Amino acid sequence: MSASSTLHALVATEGAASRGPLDDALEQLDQAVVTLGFDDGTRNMLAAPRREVTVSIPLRRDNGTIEVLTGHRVQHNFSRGPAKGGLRYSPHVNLNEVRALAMWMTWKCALMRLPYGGAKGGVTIDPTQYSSAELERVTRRYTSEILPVIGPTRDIPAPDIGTDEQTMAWMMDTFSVASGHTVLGTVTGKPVGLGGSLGRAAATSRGVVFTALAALRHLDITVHGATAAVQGFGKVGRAAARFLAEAGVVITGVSDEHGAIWNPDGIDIPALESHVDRTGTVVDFDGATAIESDLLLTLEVDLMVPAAIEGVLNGGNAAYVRARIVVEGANGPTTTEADRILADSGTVVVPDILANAGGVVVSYFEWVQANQAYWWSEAEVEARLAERMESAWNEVLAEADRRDLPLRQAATCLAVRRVAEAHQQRGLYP
Ligand SMILES: NC(=O)C1=CN([C@@H]2O[C@H](COP(=O)(O)OP(=O)(O)OC[C@H]3O[C@@H](n4cnc5c(N)ncnc54)[C@H](OP(=O)(O)O)[C@@H]3O)[C@@H](O)[C@H]2O)C=CC1
Ligand SMILES: O=C(O)CCC(=O)C(=O)O
Repeated sequence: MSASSTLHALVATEGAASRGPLDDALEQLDQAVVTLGFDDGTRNMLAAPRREVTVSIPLRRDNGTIEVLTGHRVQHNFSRGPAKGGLRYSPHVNLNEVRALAMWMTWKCALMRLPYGGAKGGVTIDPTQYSSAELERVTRRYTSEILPVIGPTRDIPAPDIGTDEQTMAWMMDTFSVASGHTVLGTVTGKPVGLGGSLGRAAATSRGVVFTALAALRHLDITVHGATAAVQGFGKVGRAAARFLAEAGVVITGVSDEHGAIWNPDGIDIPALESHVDRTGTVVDFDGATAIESDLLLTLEVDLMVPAAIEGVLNGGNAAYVRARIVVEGANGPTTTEADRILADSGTVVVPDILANAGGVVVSYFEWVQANQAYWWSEAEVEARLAERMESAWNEVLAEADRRDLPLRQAATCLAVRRVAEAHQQRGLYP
């Protein structure tokens, strides 16, 4: 067994029974390491998370009973700056998933030239089953438990699945109370009235749509009248569908955890948003037909935007994907097996670390603004975001052309090389 496979086995013990996001993340790293000609030692240094914290979160429920939840914070890398990444509340959270998401954050921040490493947090909880008061207690206790390892110069959390700006406000307050003064740069994705940035709430979706439109143009597909399907109608998927529709793209399919809907003539997105605000789901929207959730990913469309969870495009369904372009709003929606199948069938995959990077870019802007206590206009935030997205898109395209690689491998190579260079320049090699 080589050194790299030993480490892979060690890191992946928890999910050994079936392949999961961590296997995919490590395989993507391995592909980059081979392309870049790095040795096993460098590979292992880049694979290993710098720090992992797992905490118990005792929660007194509103009915007086006590439950003990589990939370994690994985800090994958600090070589380019403090760690950065979201906090997820989901019943599916587990340590290997958080490790994978943290590693992808490192590559994403390096790709976007942000002065950050990567981290991710998660609590294994279904937030829909808890009251707001209970979620506040969970968030405050989780924050207190990881307090020694977070903060504006250490690790800066942000929202992800199941969390939002209210969660960030509670985190910021808990951290600030412990510090004895308000620390606005502790987290990003905060409410605008509490040191958040204009444009952060929509930033991930804006970045997704920026890359989607760029990919359409790259393939000479006319934007106006192009078709798209969006999986997930949460913070990322919903605004992505709206911005795509505003750009003239016809959204023929949308789904959430409860089901999928389809209308070949186009779904009226503002009307769907009103329906979701009323009912909490896209299901039963009267401007579309219900379809099996799995069918959404195989609709014949120009653009497929998975904006929900990992592994939805996999060895089982990739051969049936008929989209010309997949733009990854979610982190890790395409397994490495599916990547190979999609590459063979000529489907262009715009990888997560590029496509959904708009969120962390504006989080960076929020941190910069909060640290300076001087806030920018929304137009300024959006112009700077577009500039970053455009230059990253161009760099990834150029790298893909130069090395004759799919976009994910090109993006990962660029990012991994930057992180390895930071290690080398700092002299942190063992
Ligand atoms: N928020 C951000 O700034 C960023 C998020 N991301 C990534 O984007 C993805 C979505 O995050 P976000 O929008 O913030 O999360 P949200 O919790 O706001 O929304 C998640 C959405 O996914 C839906 N969903 C969950 N499981 C499925 C499923 N099996 N099939 C279809 N839909 C499903 C949910 O459905 P329902 O509404 O029914 O619960 C919900 O609509 C994640 O991968 C996240 O890591 C990436 C970069 C930044
Ligand atoms: O905004 C951030 O800091 C991180 C967002 C995030 O979790 C992600 O990009 O996956």
